[in-house]
Amino acid sequence: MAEVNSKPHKGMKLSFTEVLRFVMVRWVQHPAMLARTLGGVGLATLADICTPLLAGRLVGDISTTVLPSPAEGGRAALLHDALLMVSGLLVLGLVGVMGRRSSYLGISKLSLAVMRQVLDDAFARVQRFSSDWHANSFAGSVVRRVTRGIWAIDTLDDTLLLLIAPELLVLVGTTLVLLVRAPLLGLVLAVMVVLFACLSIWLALRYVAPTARVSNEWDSKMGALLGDAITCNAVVKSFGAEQREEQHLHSVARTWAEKTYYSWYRGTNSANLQASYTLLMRVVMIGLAVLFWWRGAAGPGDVAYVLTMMFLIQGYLRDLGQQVSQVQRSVNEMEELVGLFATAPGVQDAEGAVPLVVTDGAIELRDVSFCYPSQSTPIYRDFSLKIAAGSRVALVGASGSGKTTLTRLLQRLYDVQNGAILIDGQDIAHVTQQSLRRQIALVPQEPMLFHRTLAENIAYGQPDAPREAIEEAARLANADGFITQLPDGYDTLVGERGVKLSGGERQRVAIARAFLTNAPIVIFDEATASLDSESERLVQEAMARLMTERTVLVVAHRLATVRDLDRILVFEGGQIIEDGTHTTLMACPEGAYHRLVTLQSLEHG
Ligand SMILES: Nc1ncnc2c1ncn2[C@@H]1O[C@H](COP(=O)(O)OP(=O)(O)OP(=O)(O)O)[C@@H](O)[C@H]1O
Repeated sequence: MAEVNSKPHKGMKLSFTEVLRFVMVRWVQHPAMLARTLGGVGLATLADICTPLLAGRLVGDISTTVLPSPAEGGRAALLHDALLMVSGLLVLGLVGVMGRRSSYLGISKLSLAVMRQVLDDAFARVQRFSSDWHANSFAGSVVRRVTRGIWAIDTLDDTLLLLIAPELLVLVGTTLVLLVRAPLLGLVLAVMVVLFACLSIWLALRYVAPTARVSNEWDSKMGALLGDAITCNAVVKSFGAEQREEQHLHSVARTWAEKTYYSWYRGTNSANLQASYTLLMRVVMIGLAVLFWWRGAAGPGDVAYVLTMMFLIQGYLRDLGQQVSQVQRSVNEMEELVGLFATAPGVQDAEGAVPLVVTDGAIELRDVSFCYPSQSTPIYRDFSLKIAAGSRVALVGASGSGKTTLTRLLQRLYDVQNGAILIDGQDIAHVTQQSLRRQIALVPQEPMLFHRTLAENIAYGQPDAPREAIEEAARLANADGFITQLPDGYDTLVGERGVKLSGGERQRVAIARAFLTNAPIVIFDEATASLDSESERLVQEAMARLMTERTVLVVAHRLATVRDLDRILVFEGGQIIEDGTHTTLMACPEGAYHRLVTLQSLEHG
């Protein structure tokens, strides 16, 4: 018994550290790029940490008021030392430039590698999520979640590795140097640095993050609404509902702006608080240095060292508040993307699943029970059915009686909760999904075409098929006629989802696809909207050709199309209430099929 448990990932709260770990694990997978980045950052920062030492010594040299007499050679020695310090400062500056260049080049490669890897993985996961997940997710919102998350990785990498990592290094480095040089001052600085770190983390996680999360949820809602309205533009137009949709977007955008402003407001407060704290840190440290000098416990060189060091720290920490907010914003932006990785795929291949081998195409449903995850009542309870190999079977009955559901279960788009579905005696739960679906050609009610050429669309199941095979499939599907009349023939782009083709043309392209894949089992979900009679004839003719020597299930809405099939199953509330040929079923005037046929012939005059 399998569970369909892949719920769309909405509102799942991941911890800050979970998201950070997600990125860091991927950094480590690119050790050379990471080493180049961190090496460069380390070198440049080290050069900066050493700068106050040299500057302090330089000031010490030039502030020696009683210069030794030239005869003693002391002046020359002082000048020599001062010039050495000047050269040292130049060298440190150059090391800083080289280190930064190396880190920028390293991080560019690292970020792009991680972004590509996450994009690939996210797409692979989304593609494999259950049909239910897709039915419950807005395409626009999913696209937004993924793209926003990918770019957040770039920002996060830059902020953490190029900005915050050197800042931490400077804080720790200067504190250590000061602890050695002037232990009391070093201790004060250490305490203030620890307090600063605690304050920054608290502000990021507790103060700003919750509001940023809400802002992102509204951003996704906005993406979903845009995607939905644009996808359903034909419906919007037909009801003249453009204004209604615009008002809807306007109201969602207003809430998004409110929530986002609040999040930015808190971000600004947080940054201001951190900036004020660093100012306080500077005043305290310089004040203490001056006090020490006054008491004779420190020389001008020491004061110059503290001054330069504090300016250095101030320079590094000036934007730390913004950066911490940026990290937290990036983490929030990635939460929904990382959430996709925490969502279980719906239908999975069983352990040791083998490819399905179809010899005849016999189908059996054995005591099947099935309920959609979002429904409370099952559609099928202990449902059993045998379909002989090579037979052409129509599934008819009222709307919602479970015909399409049966075809979905046969493709294992959902797992049954009880019982088994067998093809040539093999339980489809134990074969690979890919092999199963490759053996079943589907001509859906509303075939979806990619915005690619007609040839590519026909060859979707057999991308290596030669042009002759594609054209032959199109001929068999009665699609060749209309395709060759198009200006670019088989190279015509069909528009998003195939909007540039008529319903009948799209169906014939889908039939051509089925011819090319040459699958032994065919499911034909008849379009509910009636085609014009010429188009209908062409589709029927193509279907009749496709049906030979295959097991065929036709979900039929127009009963005239099923008369000649081998078997007709009449569905009602997830049960088969009649089973026979057109002739046998019509022989029973009280029967459901007879009633449906009479009803339809009355409707169609
Ligand atoms: N993804 C889904 N999630 C939840 N319920 C669903 C889903 N798809 C279909 N249903 C419900 O399952 C029932 C059977 O639907 P199904 O599509 O199998 O009917 P059908 O006989 O093919 O109808 P039609 O002739 O209108 O295509 C309906 O009540 C429908 O609302």
